[in-house]
Amino acid sequence: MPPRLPPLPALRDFIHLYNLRAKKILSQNFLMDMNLTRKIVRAAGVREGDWVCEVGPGPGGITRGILEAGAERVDVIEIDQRFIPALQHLSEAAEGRLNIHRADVLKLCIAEVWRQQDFACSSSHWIDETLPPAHVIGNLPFNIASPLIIKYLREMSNRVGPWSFGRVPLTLTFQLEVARRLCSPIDNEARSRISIMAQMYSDPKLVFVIPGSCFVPPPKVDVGVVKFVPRTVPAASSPFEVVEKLVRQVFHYRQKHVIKGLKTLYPEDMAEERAHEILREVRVSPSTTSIRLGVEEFAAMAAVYERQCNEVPGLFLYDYTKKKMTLSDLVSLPNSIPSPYPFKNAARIPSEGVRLNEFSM
Ligand SMILES: C[S@@+](CC[C@H](N)C(=O)[O-])C[C@H]1O[C@@H](n2cnc3c(N)ncnc32)[C@H](O)[C@@H]1O
Repeated sequence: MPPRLPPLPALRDFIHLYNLRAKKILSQNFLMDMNLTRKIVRAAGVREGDWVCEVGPGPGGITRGILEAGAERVDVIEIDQRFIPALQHLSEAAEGRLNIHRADVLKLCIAEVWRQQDFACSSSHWIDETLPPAHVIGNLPFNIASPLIIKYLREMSNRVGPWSFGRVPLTLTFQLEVARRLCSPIDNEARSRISIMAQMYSDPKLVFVIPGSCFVPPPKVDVGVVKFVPRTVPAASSPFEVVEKLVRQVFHYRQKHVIKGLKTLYPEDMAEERAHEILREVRVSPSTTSIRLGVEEFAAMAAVYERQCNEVPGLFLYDYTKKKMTLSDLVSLPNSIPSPYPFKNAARIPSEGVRLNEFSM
């Protein structure tokens, strides 16, 4: 039986007790329905004895659900001081299982917190199909969730932060349109840069939708709960920054032929030749569009682009919006050649010339 929480005031009464009004300017929308907060916790897969980091707990609706599920240790990261007394109340009721960190989630390193507590994680291997008994969960403001997911995907790719403990699942809320983009399959209107980045390193699933009307105050849009399970083997064998740059430029002209976006990776005098080199090697038609490419094809294109960045020093830093900075200016700057991806051997290196849709979603 999961450890029980002693009776607590209902969430609504709790909010009145601590005079916690949502600040609209900070996009604070609370989930007050415990059926929904428990549903998020179930979808995340929290089990008795697990370790959980919750980002942006606010008054603690999801936190209660996590504690009720029997988590052994819960670390919450909350930026707004106003919520701390209410969370302390919850922490006392949880008898040592709940630890509060008043910090910015974009800055605090969860792994440090877990490491300080000697989090022993036996199934932390990346190839292990079993997931580690740890989770990152959060219902954050939309303007924080978007930069945070990029930070987390970068950490996942480099196996740092929470992912130094293995394939820790991540469950976050997004405005529904973004949630659909993250999980979009190939050849779908919602397919975008973020779909490729998310699917390159994880298997994102839109687990359920929460109508905006269920939040207090209600946002104008519905909300999607997305669970990201890190892939045992990343699709890309190139560093995150190389993949990100290539994907960004290819999606720059979403409706146009893929060759147009690719050319923006190079100074004019080499664009034609080098962009076609990529497409020739991965056997992708120059006249296809970005939304019709699979994750594996992006991974293969990134591998060729990475090789080109090694052959042409400075190319990696080239930015077509700052044409005045030539390759000879860029070559002396730090990181003018990308560092190799540390887990290259773990990545599934796509064989040349095959149209690889194995991982296309
Ligand atoms: C949308 S509210 C949701 C609160 C609660 N999770 C719920 O579902 O009712 C987002 C919460 O994240 C907190 N927050 C916003 N930005 C943050 C950041 N950078 N670091 C940590 N917490 C943050 C807000 O103060 C707020 O409590």
